[in-house]
Amino acid sequence: MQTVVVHASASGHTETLANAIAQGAHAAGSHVTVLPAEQCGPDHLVAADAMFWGTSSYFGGPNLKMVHLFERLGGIWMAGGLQGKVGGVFATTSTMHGGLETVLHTLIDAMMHHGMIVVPNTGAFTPERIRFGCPYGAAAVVETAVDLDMAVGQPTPGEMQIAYEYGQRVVAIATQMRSAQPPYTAR
Ligand SMILES: Cc1cc2nc3c(=O)[nH]c(=O)nc-3n(C[C@H](O)[C@H](O)[C@H](O)COP(=O)(O)O)c2cc1C
Repeated sequence: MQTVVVHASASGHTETLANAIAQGAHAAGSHVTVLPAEQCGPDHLVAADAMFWGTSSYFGGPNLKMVHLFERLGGIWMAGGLQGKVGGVFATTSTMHGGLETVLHTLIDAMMHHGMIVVPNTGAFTPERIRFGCPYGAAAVVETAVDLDMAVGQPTPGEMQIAYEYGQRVVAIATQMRSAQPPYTAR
């Protein structure tokens, strides 16, 4: 099982969340590669069984590093290179209502255009999930300097725990799909 966790991160908030996801994916039995979006190409994604895409929210949309990755995926989109792969998404903002859900949906939409199977991040209500949970993916609201997009905070332990569990969940589903008889084929 190969998992790639791609993060488009400027000051490290989203990268921190990516690392929690990666730890969960590893604990679920996958080999995991964490890649900045600017170092990720189509081949990394085609080689993976499962993947996560994450970005910071810029006005409710993905940042340019993620957009530039999308620009490089036209070929595998037309070839169906990601068809049937299992995916999850994650995002950070600096404010509670600063676009987390819209940016997560943008990433989900892109995965669906590639024919991927997107895994939700809904779980039984715990105090952490009531406070930090998001059904669309892993998420964190991280304090940021007002005058500069500097990292001044970190995702909370609750956000990191939910991200870790999401990493486990997506790999568990990808593992089940890979071992399904007959093997799942979308094409
Ligand atoms: C150009 C720009 C636009 C942003 N727009 C928003 C926004 O609309 N709402 C919000 O809550 N945070 C916004 N942010 C803050 C980032 O989403 C937030 O700091 C994020 O955690 C940064 O993560 P990163 O270090 O992984 O890039 C913006 C930051 C920048 C630089």
